[in-house]
Amino acid sequence: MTDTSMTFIQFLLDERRRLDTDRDLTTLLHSVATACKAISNALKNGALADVLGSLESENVQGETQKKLDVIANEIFLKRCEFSGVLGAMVSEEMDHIYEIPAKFPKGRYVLLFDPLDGSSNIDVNVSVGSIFSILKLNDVPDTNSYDQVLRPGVEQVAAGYALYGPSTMLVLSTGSGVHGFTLDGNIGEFRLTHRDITIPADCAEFAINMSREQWWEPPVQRYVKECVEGEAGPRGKYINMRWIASMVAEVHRVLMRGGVFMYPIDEKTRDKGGRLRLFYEANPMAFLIEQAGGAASTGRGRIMEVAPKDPHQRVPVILGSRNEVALIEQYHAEHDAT
Ligand SMILES: O=P(O)(O)OC[C@H]1O[C@](O)(COP(=O)(O)O)[C@@H](O)[C@@H]1O
Ligand SMILES: [Mg+2]
Ligand SMILES: [Mg+2]
Repeated sequence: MTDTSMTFIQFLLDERRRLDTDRDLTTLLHSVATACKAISNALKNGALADVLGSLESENVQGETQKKLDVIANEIFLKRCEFSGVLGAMVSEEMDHIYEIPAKFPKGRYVLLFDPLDGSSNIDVNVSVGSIFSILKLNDVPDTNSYDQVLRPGVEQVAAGYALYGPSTMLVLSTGSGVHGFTLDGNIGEFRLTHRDITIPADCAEFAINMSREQWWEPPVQRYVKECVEGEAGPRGKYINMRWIASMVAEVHRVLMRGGVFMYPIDEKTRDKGGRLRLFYEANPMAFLIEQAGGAASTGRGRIMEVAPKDPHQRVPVILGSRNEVALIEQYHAEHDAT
């Protein structure tokens, strides 16, 4: 069997044989993949299906919810709650931890997810995604409290995302490399198309929301200034810039061809700790990036070592090609030492 003919479930079963992974994890990943296929389907008809636009409601972060944020959240809950292996779910779109209904068996896994990432891009038909992180607890969690799920990213057993772009892709790591699957619309299955994705150590492309330059910290201002100085500056080369405003799409580009993606802390986000959320944006992406040979940092330490205090906590994010991330960390250290 060639790689390209292997379906997602065949890949999971093969990985289970080779690596002795837990049967329950296979079940959960299959449910997650089904949720992503359903979301891809919901997005497909756009305005024709009356799924675009905003609702009156806000999520726990005070952000106006898009119709598709709510639809995607519901799909994740319904597709995954009956897997029989989950003890709880945590979502960007829910204030509280989601208790698995009593009619379903419960397990030790916890699924943390951003059902639709890049919401501002939905109405303009630009790529969006879903991000997920999986923890395995020692016991079935007591879902009345978040305490048991406040685990650092290093304890993730799997993470991934779906990218709803020109094609729909699922990118996954269970701790043994990063692998990409493309949705084959003819058979309704994800098929392995990108085995063992690796990120080059160096790059000539960065991604940041430049409109926030006025509020960045000096080390980030220094790094970006040196990038845009190009051949005449200390980097001695032209460095390109991209900004899609969908983290999934940015991380996917970094995984495909290298680069660095930043949403650093700035004056406007300092009181919240940053812009992107630790549990269901930063940690899962950090897991994938490190598995692909890159680095993921807050600028002052490894993202996956941040001790969580709140399920919707935010962190600064700097990730991608490892030499570039190391340089940005060095600039933070030099700045903090003065
Ligand atoms: O609007 P900005 O400042 O460019 O921020 C874009 C960032 O916000 C996000 O859209 C946040 O995610 P959500 O859409 O899930 O809230 C990221 O995907 C993206 O990197
Ligand atoms: Mg998001
Ligand atoms: Mg979202």
